[in-house]
Amino acid sequence: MSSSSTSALEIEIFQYTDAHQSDFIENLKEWVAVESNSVQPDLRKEVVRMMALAADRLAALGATVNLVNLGSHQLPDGQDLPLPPVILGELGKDPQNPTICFYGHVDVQPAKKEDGWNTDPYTLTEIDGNLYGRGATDNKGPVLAWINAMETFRALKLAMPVNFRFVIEGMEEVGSLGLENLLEEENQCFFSDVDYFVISDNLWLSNKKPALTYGSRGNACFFVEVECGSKDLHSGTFGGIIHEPLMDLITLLDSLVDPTGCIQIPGIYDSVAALREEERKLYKSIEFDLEEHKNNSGVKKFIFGTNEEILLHLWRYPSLSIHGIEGAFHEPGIKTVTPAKVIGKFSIRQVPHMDLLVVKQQVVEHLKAVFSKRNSPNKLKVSKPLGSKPWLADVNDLSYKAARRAIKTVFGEDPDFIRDGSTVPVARMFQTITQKSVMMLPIGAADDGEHSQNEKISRHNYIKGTKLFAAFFLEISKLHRHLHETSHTETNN
Ligand SMILES: Cn1cncc1C[C@H](NC(=O)CCN)C(=O)O
Ligand SMILES: [Zn+2]
Ligand SMILES: [Zn+2]
Repeated sequence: MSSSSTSALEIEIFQYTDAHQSDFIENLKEWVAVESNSVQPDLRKEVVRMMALAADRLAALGATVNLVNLGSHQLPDGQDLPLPPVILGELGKDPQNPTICFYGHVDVQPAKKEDGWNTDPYTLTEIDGNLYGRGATDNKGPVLAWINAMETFRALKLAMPVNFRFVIEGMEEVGSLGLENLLEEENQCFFSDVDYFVISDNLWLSNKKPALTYGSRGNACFFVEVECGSKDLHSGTFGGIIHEPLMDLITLLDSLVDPTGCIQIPGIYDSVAALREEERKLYKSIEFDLEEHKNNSGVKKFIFGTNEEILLHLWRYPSLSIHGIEGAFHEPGIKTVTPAKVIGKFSIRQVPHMDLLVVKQQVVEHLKAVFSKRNSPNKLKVSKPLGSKPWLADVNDLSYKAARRAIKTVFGEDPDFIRDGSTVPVARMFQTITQKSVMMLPIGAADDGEHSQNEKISRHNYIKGTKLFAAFFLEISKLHRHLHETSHTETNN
């Protein structure tokens, strides 16, 4: 096997990358400046503009770019809103080369300076080696790092070692609306010659140590609605004589998880895959700094005190989170109202081998049972507006081997093999629909603050991420060609 020392070609590529850092950062600055917030309907036009910018950049590399129209979707108020197009791009059709499909998204979470940002979220600002801006790490930085890596090959007039395919979307932050249908439709067409999928839309486990991700949890989102009538009521006139919906709802929400984090829904843990001893050992060997993780979170104490328990509960077990209550008075000050209708929002992270339909049934039955004990005349409704399954990769896939080597070359150390507690629904979709290999190759650090105030990617990670992707192209190309030649010889014998 080849040594892990850096080749002359890699040195040339890395030197180019270093020399063009400011160009690459300028590209990111231009993308971050677009407020492509997919959550807020009035900013949808910015998402569409962002898709066009991304398409232009791919086209400038010589890629064939198709902006696929996904139609429209309905907002909660019944209004129809067009979905942004999805980019399907391709560059290269050399049958000797592996075909890598890269997925990324260029929509972002909402951000306002007043939320507590130290800098304007849409002006990429470098402070102490960190590039601050909404989307810097989630996911504009990694998408551009991949493009920068391709650009480097082009600028140096090097042959592309792989064939590229792209799926770039603009609705990831709201659940990748319409994407699954498109993947199914294109499975026999656009995706037919893809060998490996690569997603770079998650973070390392540590602030410093690179990682390769082989699993992510799914998520089942629930709405639980309690309604007493058509209008809000004065609590002085009706308080004390009615069954208040918010009281019902708070009881319902309170019944979901006990203070030790254990989900109280009967049967919910029944189908969770049993923990194997090798797996437990694997978790022990991961360099995970509990204190660092706590600092990143800003909280004082976690429910669990050991690395193993923390990782198990983030990756391996389901968890239930309560996100909010629609219709509850939440503004500052006093308002002596009794809301007529309130909707509790919570979600349950899914792990193998949980089944979304079974989970929904268990949730509904549990909530009904708790509600019935209150003898409330109010109307209870439970729905599951969104559900995605967990994803687990085979770490023996060639792409993992290639990525591991590339990480060793660029970062000088082996990556931690990690799972992710959050959900990248498209990973499981690619896997289920195409039956091809899917890998998550993060370049952002654990303290990047995805979805949070002061989101950043460090200059170091952005530039090394660019090098990593370039090195990955070379490694996967070598391994894939080698495998191809070997199997070819065997067939001939
Ligand atoms: C919108 N949604 C509802 N259920 C799950 C999600 C996706 C969301 N995904 C991420 O944050 C990606 C992290 N790299 C999450 O895990 O909450
Ligand atoms: Zn993302
Ligand atoms: Zn996100």
